[in-house]
Amino acid sequence: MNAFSSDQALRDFVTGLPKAELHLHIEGTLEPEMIFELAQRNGVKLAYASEQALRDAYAFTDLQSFLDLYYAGASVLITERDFHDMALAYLRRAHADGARHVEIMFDPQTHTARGIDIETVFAGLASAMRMARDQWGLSSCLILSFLRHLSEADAFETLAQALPLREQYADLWIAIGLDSAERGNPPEKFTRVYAKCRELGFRLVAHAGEEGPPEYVRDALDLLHVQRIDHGVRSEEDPELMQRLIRQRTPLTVCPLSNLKLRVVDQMAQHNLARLLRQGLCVTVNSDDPAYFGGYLADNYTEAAKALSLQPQELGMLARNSIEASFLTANGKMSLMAELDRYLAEAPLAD
Ligand code: HPA
Ligand SMILES: [Zn+2]
Repeated sequence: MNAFSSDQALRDFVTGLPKAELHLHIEGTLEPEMIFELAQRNGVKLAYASEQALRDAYAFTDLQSFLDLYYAGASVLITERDFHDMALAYLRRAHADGARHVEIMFDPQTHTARGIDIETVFAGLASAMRMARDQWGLSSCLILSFLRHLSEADAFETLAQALPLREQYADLWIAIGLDSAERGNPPEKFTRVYAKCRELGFRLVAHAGEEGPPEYVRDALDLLHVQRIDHGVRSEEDPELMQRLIRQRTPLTVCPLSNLKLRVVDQMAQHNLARLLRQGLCVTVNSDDPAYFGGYLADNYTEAAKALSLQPQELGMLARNSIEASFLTANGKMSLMAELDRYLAEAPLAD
């Protein structure tokens, strides 16, 4: 049973929750409308005749079937303005959903492989992020993510291209991630890259346990020394790993609509989000690639809440976890937690 009198009441409660989004690929926020707009602006030819035809192709069978379209969609991004427009559209949406802080992954290799300068990517994203901070008080940071289907050498080269920009974007670029095709590309492939990034003082996260086995989650922790696991839902298959995640309070950035669209689960009602939360894991809710998976941050909270009968106090716990698991400063976390506490004490639907 749901504690909310209507879907709108649930939506209002979720939107009002002070919260952070921690698992978001900025290239995954490109809506078909913007893909067509940028294609026209840049003279890029698309394989689809219309926005609707493109949207109709979003019937994924697994992670790879999505990645093929995701990389094709990103091919319209050419100029600094394109990256700025994409990021600002997402930030506007996150703000409307009640996000107070967002940690944005971006895939430089998707762009540098097409001859786009990495500086163009940084500059466009950063100007939108600084604008969102000034206009809406929405804080954000960048997670530079390596594509795991590419080589270790390619990752090292990308790091070398990005490092000269570190000082210029020191207020934003604070973390390193690992994404793309998980199966067959285990964490150990990037042990030396992560050791270098760790030595350089970056925060570390990695996708693991989305399609890959629980061993990849363990290896991400032991070999890559990540602070957070992106997805991690398959950890549940390994009871010992589960105990470790609970004990260490290792955050999992779970993406319910993504898991549904990529067939990690068959139905939302079968998602293990609520079970993980109720067992004491630091699980968070996120949107992953909202333009492709049918929903932004608030949609992920509300769809999960409806299918899994999440109670107001549990939704509050998910928001609390998102603040705890974020890379905000201790002071930043404290003040956002205090806001959340006030909200939960005053919200009409909280028990
Ligand atoms: O969900 C994802 N998994 C792996 N790589 C990705 N790149 C964008 N989204 C994803
Ligand atoms: Zn992801």
